[in-house]
Amino acid sequence: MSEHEEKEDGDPLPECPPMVSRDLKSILVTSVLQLEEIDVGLYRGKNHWIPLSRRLFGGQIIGQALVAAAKSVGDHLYAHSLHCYFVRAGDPDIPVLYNVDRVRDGRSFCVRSVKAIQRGEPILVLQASFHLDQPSPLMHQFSMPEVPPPEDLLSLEDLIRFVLGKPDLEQKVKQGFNKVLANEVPIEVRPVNPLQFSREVTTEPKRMFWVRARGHIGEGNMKLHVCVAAYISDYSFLGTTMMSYPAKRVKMMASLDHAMWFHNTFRADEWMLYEVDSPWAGGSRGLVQGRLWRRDGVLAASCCQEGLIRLTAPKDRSKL
Ligand SMILES: CCC(=O)SCCNC(=O)CCNC(=O)[C@H](O)C(C)(C)COP(=O)(O)OP(=O)(O)OC[C@H]1O[C@@H](n2cnc3c(N)ncnc32)[C@H](O)[C@@H]1OP(=O)(O)O
Repeated sequence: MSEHEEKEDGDPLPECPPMVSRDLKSILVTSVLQLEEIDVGLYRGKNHWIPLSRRLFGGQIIGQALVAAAKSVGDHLYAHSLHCYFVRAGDPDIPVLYNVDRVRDGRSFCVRSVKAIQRGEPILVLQASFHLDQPSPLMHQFSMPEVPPPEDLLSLEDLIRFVLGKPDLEQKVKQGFNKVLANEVPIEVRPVNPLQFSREVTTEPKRMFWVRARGHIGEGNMKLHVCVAAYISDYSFLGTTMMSYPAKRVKMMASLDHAMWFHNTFRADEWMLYEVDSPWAGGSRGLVQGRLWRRDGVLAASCCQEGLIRLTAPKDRSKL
C-alpha cells in the first residue's frame, strides 16, 4: 500500500479500536497465505484487506504466489530470491488462481515460475529460486542503522488517531485510516520519524519503520515467514517516492515489478526495521529499494521495486 492511495471516507472512527492480541494467530497464516489446492500445481487464494484503489494489494499476490511455488520444493530448500511483474490490476471481488511451473530441479537450486490468474488472464508473473542451506566462506553485510527500539516509538495507529483529530481531513483519507484502525491491515508499523509519514513536509525520499505481521506466527516454518515478509515488503514501499513532493496529488500509483532476496532466517511476527529509499523517479515511474533488518542487526532481506506514478494534472489557474 501507499498512504497516497488510501483516501476516502466512511465509517465513523471507532472510539476504542479493537486490538488484535499478540496471542491470536496472524490472519496471514490462518487465511491469506492458506491456499486451496485445486489440481496438481494449481491453487486458489482468498483476498483479504483491499486498498482504496480497489486493486488487489501487490504484497498479497506476491505472498500467495510464493506460497504456491514453495509447495513444490523440498523442505530442505529455502527461497533466496524472487522476481515478478504485475501485468494487470487484480480484481478484489474474485479469487486468484496460482499456476506453478516446475522450471528446474537441480542438486542445490530449484526454480519455479508462477502465474497468478484471474478470468483466464495473468495478473502477475513470478519467478522464485530456492536454495539448499550451504556454508560459505564469504560473509559480509552493511551495519543496521542506529534507531530507537519499537517499544519507544508511537504506532501508526497512534499517529493516525492524532491526524484524525484534524478538522479539515478529506473523507477519503479518513476511510483509509479507519481501515488501518479496524485492524484490516494485517501489518503493524512504528515509524522511526513520524514526519517521514506526514504529507505536510518535504523530505528526502528515505524513511525507516519497524514492521511485523499482526498476531502470532511462531517459530518453526521459515518458508512461511519468508512468504509473510514478501506480503509485508510491499506495504508503504512505493509511497516513499512521494516524500519529496507532498503537495502533488497522485492519480494512479501501482507497483510494476518487485524483487526480493532473502539472506538470513527471521521471524515475520517479530519487529524488523524496514529501511527504504527512493534513489530515482522519472518518466512517470519511481524506483524504491529496501532492507529488512532483524532487530539484532542481522540483514534479513533486500527488496527493490519500480512503480507507475501518474499525477493529477495541476489546475489551470488562468481559468480560475
Ligand atoms: C502500490 C502498491 C500496490 O500494491 S499496487 C498493486 C499491484 N500492482 C498492480 O496492480 C499493477 C498491475 N498492472 C497494471 O495495472 C498494468 O500493467 C498497468 C501498469 C496499468 C499497465 O499500464 P498500461 O500499459 O498503460 O495499461 P492500459 O493500456 O490497459 O491502461 C490502463 C489505464 O491507464 C490509462 N493510461 C494508459 N496510458 C496512459 C498514459 N500515458 N497517461 C494516462 N493514462 C494512461 C488507460 O487509459 C487505462 O485507464 P482506464 O483503466 O481505462 O481508466
